[in-house]
Amino acid sequence: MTVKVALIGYGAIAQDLFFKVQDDPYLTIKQVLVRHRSCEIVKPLLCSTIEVISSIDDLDDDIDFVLECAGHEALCEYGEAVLRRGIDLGVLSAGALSDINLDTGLRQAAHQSGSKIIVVPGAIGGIDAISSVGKTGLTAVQYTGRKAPLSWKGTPAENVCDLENLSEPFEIYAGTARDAARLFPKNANVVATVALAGIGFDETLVRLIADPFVSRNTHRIEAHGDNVSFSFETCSGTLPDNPRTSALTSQSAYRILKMRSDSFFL
Ligand SMILES: NC(=O)C1=CN([C@@H]2O[C@H](COP(=O)(O)OP(=O)(O)OC[C@H]3O[C@@H](n4cnc5c(N)ncnc54)[C@H](O)[C@@H]3O)[C@@H](O)[C@H]2O)C=CC1
Ligand SMILES: O=C([O-])CC(=O)C(=O)O
Repeated sequence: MTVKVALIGYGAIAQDLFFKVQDDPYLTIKQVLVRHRSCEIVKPLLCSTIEVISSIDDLDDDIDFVLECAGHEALCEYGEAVLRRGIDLGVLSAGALSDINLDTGLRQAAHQSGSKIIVVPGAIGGIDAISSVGKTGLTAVQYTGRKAPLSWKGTPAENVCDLENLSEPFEIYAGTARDAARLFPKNANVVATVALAGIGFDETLVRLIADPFVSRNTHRIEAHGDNVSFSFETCSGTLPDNPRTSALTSQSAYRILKMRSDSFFL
């Protein structure tokens, strides 16, 4: 069986994913949803069998899985409609779920239609273990994220340091996962994933660092419970089309698609 997929967004992650999927006999990217103004730009980048749409109403009835790879706003805009159609939704912009209303709305839509929300681990490893133990087994979770200074451009980091001229690592944020996810929508989706898997947005503590000595994005999780403890560090180079996004993100998204198409999965 070929799994028919629709992508929301056609930026760095979606394009990298597209190249991974194109030779896969069990997966087909059938539709790509972009903003209306981007339709004519995206169409020539894709083969003619892939339909480029700009309204969620144009999603085909036979789509098996929709993957959001477009940002917080897009998840707010389209997430509920996808789930209400009974289609499972993969989420990369997990940080948007720090908004309680959005999180509740999506869960209700999924519950009522029988569809599922799959939060893609994306750029971070160790989520399986954190999620297996969960809230009941963990007492403290600390996340520390490091990226090169220019990856924090256009974020509140610009108000606390001179990103262009940092000569040593600088802590640009310390606080809860909830505030981190809201303040850094393009850099702290992994923070939200850790929070959702573990002890929640308000209990997960976060440090974000602009580090002139790192060339790869680095995500460190320290998690402790009464009977278990974890330390995980994930280092990944970035995607050519978006130097702030880890290349691991699209590999992880591809794995989630394979999970739906393959008969043996790990
Ligand atoms: N969970 C994870 O590990 C990670 C998650 N992300 C999330 O994935 C998103 C995409 O990342 P990249 O591909 O690197 O970003 P990108 O900026 O290269 O691509 C995003 C694309 O989505 C499109 N887009 C934005 N809003 C849209 C909307 N309402 N409807 C349709 N298209 C829309 C943009 O035009 C752009 O082409 C990020 O904004 C972030 O929220 C990013 C990195 C890691
Ligand atoms: O790509 C990464 O390393 C992580 C990231 O941007 C995010 O979580 O939003």
